[in-house]
Amino acid sequence: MRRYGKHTDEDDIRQRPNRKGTRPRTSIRPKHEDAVEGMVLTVDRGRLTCLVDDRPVTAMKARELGRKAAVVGDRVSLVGDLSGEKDTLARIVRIGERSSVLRRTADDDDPYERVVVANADQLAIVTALADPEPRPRLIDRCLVAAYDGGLSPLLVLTKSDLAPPDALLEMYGALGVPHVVTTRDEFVDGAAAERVREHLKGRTTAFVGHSGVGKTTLVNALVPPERRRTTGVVNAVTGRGRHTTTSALALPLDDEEGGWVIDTPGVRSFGLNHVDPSRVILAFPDLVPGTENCPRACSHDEPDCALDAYVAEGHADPARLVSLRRLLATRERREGD
Ligand SMILES: Nc1nc2c(ncn2[C@@H]2O[C@H](COP(=O)(O)OP(=O)(O)OP(=O)(O)O)[C@@H](O)[C@H]2O)c(=O)[nH]1
Ligand SMILES: [Zn+2]
Repeated sequence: MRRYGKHTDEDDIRQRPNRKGTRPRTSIRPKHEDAVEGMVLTVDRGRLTCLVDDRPVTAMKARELGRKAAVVGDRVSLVGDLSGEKDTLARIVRIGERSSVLRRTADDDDPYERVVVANADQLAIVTALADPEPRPRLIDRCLVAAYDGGLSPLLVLTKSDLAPPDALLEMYGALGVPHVVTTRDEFVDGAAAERVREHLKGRTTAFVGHSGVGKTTLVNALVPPERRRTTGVVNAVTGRGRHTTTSALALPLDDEEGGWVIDTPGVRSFGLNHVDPSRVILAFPDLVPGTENCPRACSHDEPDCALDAYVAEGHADPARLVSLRRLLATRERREGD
């Protein structure tokens, strides 16, 4: 079993969680006039495969970027040999500003945060309804990471041929998270992929899930091997399909609708040390006005929190506050996380 660990393919810039909630900024570097733009598809032991004009180019980070790491999904500027031919190596000289960051703390007792995927719009949280049993706390923690990082969540519930989705759907009803439920047969006839694809059009979606939930089955149905030519080199190098690297991997959806699927290694935990409640609450716009009377740096789960009164006065649905607090509570690590 794998978990995101202390390896270098994620952005492991040594940085303390920032209490003020401001994001680290991309450094401004002297201009490389001849640099071209590309997107990072995968990272393997410091080698980054970038898509430049439809061809995969292997690159390394230029020393001038310092400790800042480029991660999958990053828009980067490259110089040097951009032919993409065997044994050539380009240099990444700039990392573009990120529109979103899926980040995790390696372990809850590890104070360093790591960016797993940059610039994804959506986080697909893949959960089996049985075998393995759903783990609501893990789902909740993924939701918090999504809200914190600026990604909208999508619940993908697999293996509904083994157990019904009702209890889980009820649990997430108040959150209004879009969901797709799939069965084994639907993978055979293609209906599952079709239904999931409806949610992916034109977007960049990072897929996360515990090992064994059927994530590989799903990703293979979404991006069949013959459509992986853009990343064909990547697959040849990393042997993906079977996950052999610790990095995420970006795969293109079909050309017509566009969009990307970013497959990530199976997760067992999702450290949330870095999460700031004030960012999570932005995913609850109906509750935001109610926080005006909160004490400074309110955790929104303390006696003086103004949200109780706000809900009691009928300004928002109490179930929403219950859900918010349930999510915020998952930031505390527990046995089994
Ligand atoms: N019953 C049932 N089994 C499924 C379904 N989808 C996938 N499986 C099975 O579940 C097992 C795990 O599927 P994978 O796609 O390998 O799961 P994964 O999440 O990628 O797991 P790792 O490769 O360990 O990360 C396989 O034996 C699949 O055949 C489904 O909808 N129903
Ligand atoms: Zn509060």
